[in-house]
This record gives sequence, structure tokens and C-alpha cells, in this order.
Amino acid sequence: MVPPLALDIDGTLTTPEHTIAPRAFPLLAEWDAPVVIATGKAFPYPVALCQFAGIPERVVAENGGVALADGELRYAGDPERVDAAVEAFEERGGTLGWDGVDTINRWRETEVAVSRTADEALLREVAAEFDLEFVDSGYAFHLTTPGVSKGAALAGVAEVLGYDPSEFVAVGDSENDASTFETVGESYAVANADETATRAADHTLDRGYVDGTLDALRAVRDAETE
Ligand SMILES: O=C(O)COP(=O)(O)O
Ligand SMILES: [Mg+2]
Repeated sequence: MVPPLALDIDGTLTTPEHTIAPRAFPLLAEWDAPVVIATGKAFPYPVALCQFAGIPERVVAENGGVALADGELRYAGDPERVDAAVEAFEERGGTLGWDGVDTINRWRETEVAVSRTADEALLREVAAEFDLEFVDSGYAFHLTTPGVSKGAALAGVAEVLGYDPSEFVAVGDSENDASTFETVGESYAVANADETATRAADHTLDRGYVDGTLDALRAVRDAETE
């Protein structure tokens, strides 16, 4: 039997051009164990990805703030504290940095994502003041509640699915995946992964982005079926 999977989206299931690679879909749809999409993105994004990939909606979103598996929806974190921090950031001249309609945060319920072009020093200062974690996914800065993480949420999802977290194999690319890597039994950092993710992972892949992820999944599958 193949192991259950925890897969990050940005930098892991995407191409260097930030697009989802549909060539990953058949492997995911045919995977003979649960596939959990674990992302920093707001809840609707991984849900839509599951729908379009043809897999059940098993999702960790918002860096662990929201988790859904087999009809069970769980929330974690302190959204009021995050809102207060955003208010302070904006009062001091900071902007979230998303042009036009902010579709990055519009459906976000438990944390905030800020453009990496925003004032990082000010955002770090506000995070410290409001006792929030500053997380850099490589795609956005996030302010999250301490104790909330993809890994912690994945442990809850594993329980719902009837697995031990150590049975999971994970692939990811950035510091918001380190908690996942610490939670699962076997972890892979794609070649484009940041230092934190690479250090936390059991293996580093030769190729980056979705190509590296597909290499890892094929190797895991082939090892199980040998
Ligand atoms: O939302 C982000 O900043 C990055 O998303 P990811 O966790 O799927 O890489
Ligand atoms: Mg990522």
C-alpha cells in the first residue's frame, strides 16, 4: 500500500511560472491512499484544487488555521488578534500590497497574507508586538497564531482519516512546510526549497517544483509496489 500524502501547493505542485501543472493530476487521482493538500493559501484555493484534480477535499489551509477532512472542519488560531495587528500595520503606513481586489485575503478566516513587497521590518515589528508568528512562504509573508501550523493541523487530519501522522509522506518547499516535515514519517524538499525546509526534510530532491514532487511520488509508489 502506498502511504498517505501531505503536499504543499506553491513551489511544490506548481511550475516556476506559478501555474499548477495538470500533469500531476492523474498521479494524485490514482494515489491509493489519502492525499492532503497542505497550504498557506486561503481555504477555497486547495478545495478548488481538489475538485479540479478529482480527489476528495482533504485540506490544510491558511498554514493550519483551517483543516477539512472527510466532512470534519476544524479551525485554529486567533483571527481577532490578527485583525488587530493588520489594523496597527496599516495605521503605521503599511499596506498588504495586493493590488485591486484582494483575492489573497478575501476568503481568509484565521490569518493574513502580505505581499513580499510590503514593509517587512514594520510587519515583523507588529507581529512581535501582537505575539504573532511571522512566516515567509517564499510567496507571501504571513502573520499566524503561535501553535498553529500545517504540521499541527495535519496531525488532526490524520486522526480523522484514521492514520498516524508518521505514516504520511510530505513534499514541500518552504519554511511553512517545516512543521509538516517534523510531523510526518518521511519528507522531501524540492530542489527550489528554502534553507529551513531543506534542513527539516529527510531528503532533498534533484529537481525543483512539480517535477521534483513527481519524482518523489513515483519513487515512493515504486518502492511500495516492488
Ligand atoms: O500561501 C502561500 O504563501 C504559499 O502557499 P503554499 O503553502 O501552498 O506554498
Ligand atoms: Mg510552498
